[in-house]
Amino acid sequence: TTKLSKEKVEITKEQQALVKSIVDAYNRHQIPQDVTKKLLQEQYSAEENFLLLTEMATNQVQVLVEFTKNIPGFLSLDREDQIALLKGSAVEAMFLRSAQVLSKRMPNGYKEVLKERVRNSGMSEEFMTPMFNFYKSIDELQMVQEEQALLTAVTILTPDRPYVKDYQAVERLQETMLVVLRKLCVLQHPQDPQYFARLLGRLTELRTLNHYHAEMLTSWRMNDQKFTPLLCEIWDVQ
Ligand SMILES: C[C@]12CC[C@H]3[C@@H](CC=C4C=C(C(=O)O)CC[C@@]43C)[C@@H]1CC[C@@H]2C(=O)c1ccc(O)cc1
Repeated sequence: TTKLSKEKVEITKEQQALVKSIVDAYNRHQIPQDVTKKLLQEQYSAEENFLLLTEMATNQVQVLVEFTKNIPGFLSLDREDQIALLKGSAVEAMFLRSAQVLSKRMPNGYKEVLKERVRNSGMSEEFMTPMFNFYKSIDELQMVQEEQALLTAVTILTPDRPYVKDYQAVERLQETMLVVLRKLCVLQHPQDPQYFARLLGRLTELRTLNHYHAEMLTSWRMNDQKFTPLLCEIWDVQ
């Protein structure tokens, strides 16, 4: 076990600026009011729930692109690598987002309604379980918003995505985020020296959801559910 070293950890000025720009970008992008209103008002049916979630997923992809453009250094990457990173991380970023949203303490029952619609959206049971297990494991971490925003950036900047050409450039950017995230975890959870490691462990769990997601799309398509052009584009659905 690691001794509880009271290592002197401080965040540098430029690291503070980095965190601020990423958190601002993370908070700036929310689901539009009209969509969340529909979520609370529309009647419940598997079709209606699927349509609502599809609309939310489509909006989420747009939000993801905007957030990614605000990650310092991302726009200086090779353009094709930028696309490869977005496509390669879209599913993980979406499930991470849903876990972060569904684990937040929210007032107006939005969370319960959203969970109910997810549970009754024609999604196969064998996918529901791992997804809700993931929500639970994220919930246990009770991440602060800096950690949520940085973890999303770390997920997007994963260098070993298909078709990434300049692996080192992406790895350097991700490393910058990981260094800051680790410091934040030490400062935020001094009583839990394993917190940062547990946080990264969630990224491994997130990758397994990628696999389930492909199957889930297929099962939805069997019941000829329609996706939007943007979702088909980002998830390589014909
Ligand atoms: C991922 C998901 C679609 C997007 C939803 C997520 C639940 C919570 C969310 C919260 C959001 C916010 O508050 O910012 C943005 C949308 C998301 C991220 C759904 C759980 C299952 C569903 C799904 O896989 C799905 C995939 C394709 C579809 O066509 C419909 C649903």
